[in-house]
Amino acid sequence: MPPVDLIVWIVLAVIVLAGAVSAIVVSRRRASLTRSHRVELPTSSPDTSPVTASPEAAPPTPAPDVPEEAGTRLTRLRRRLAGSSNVLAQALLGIISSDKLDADTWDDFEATLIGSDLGVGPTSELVENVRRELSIDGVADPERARGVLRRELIALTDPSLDRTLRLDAEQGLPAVVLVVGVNGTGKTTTVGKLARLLVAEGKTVLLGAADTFRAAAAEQLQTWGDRVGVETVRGAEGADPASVAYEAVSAGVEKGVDVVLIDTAGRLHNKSNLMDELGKIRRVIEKRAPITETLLLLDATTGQNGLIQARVFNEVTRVTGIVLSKLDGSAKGGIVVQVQRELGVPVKFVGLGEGADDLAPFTADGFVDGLLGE
Ligand SMILES: Nc1nc2c(ncn2[C@@H]2O[C@H](COP(=O)(O)OP(=O)(O)OP(=O)(O)O)[C@@H](O)[C@H]2O)c(=O)[nH]1
Repeated sequence: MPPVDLIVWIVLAVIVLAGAVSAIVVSRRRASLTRSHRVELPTSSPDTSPVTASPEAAPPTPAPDVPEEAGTRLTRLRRRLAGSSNVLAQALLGIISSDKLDADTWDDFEATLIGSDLGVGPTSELVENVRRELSIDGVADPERARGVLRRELIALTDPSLDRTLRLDAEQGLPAVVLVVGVNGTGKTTTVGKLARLLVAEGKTVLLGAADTFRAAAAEQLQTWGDRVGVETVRGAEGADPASVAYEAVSAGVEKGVDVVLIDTAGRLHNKSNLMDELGKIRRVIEKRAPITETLLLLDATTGQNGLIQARVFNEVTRVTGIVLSKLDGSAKGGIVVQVQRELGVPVKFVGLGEGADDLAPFTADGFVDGLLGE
């Protein structure tokens, strides 16, 4: 018989051995469990997943927009014009289609035209001509009234004016379009829309953000440029607008683009200040390339006030074309006639909304048909 203490030692040794074995097993199991968690974690965590960093998962570079062509946008915008100026058209047609064309009728007709910002001179002319024609038989005939009104309005809008954007650059140089006007009239937006129109025609374009007065203006212009895949040259906030304009035209010359569009701030502090600023911009640009077109932005909703601004700009710089913005939602289409007469400069484009392609080349008959809802 083995002594009792030997048996006790053997039992103790077995217990210790069993404990050690089970500790090893448990720790291996834990380790394997932990490992399996570690494997799972990375794939389920968006922060650590290497997949997000792989080139396949990188967000695709947005392709530049394809702007709408001039032809299709004209048709679409004519409908919009018809909608917004229906009030005017209906009022005019309602009046001259009435059964009796007496003095009161003509007074109403005249007042409605004046209210559309047609101006006193053109209104008297129109009333006289329409009155003469319609009073011959004195018969209320809506179709005839519409025909007469259409013809007279087209004559007042002057279809003979050359409304093409002047891009006749010298050999090897880009055409340069300078866009001027009071703040808030829509210059930056119009430069962006114009870039789209030119790109849609297959032209290469570069933008110059010479509105250094408002920090967001350069940003806004660059966004327009980026959307249509066009480069924007910009300066720091408060930089000399003339130097930004110069840099932009220089870049346009070096890159051989077809057109450089220059956005300006045109704050109307006072006339001589404006003259100095625009004069300097013109002078430095023309060291690199002639300015082929100077477009003046006018907000159609500002009526007589806009006309006063237009006069000032026309005196301080050589305006060659007018862009009438915000003609959507305005029953003041008559301003087209008045501004052309006052300044002797044709309206070349109209802005009919805030959308990217809501700028259309202006035509007299398209405009009048829009006004009359045809
Ligand atoms: N409804 C309508 N809004 C327009 C049109 N054109 C421009 N706008 C809006 O008018 C506002 C002013 O436009 P901007 O292009 O910033 O005007 P800006 O002349 O460059 O202004 P500054 O940079 O302050 O000199 C913006 O909210 C445009 O979206 C248009 O044809 N119709």
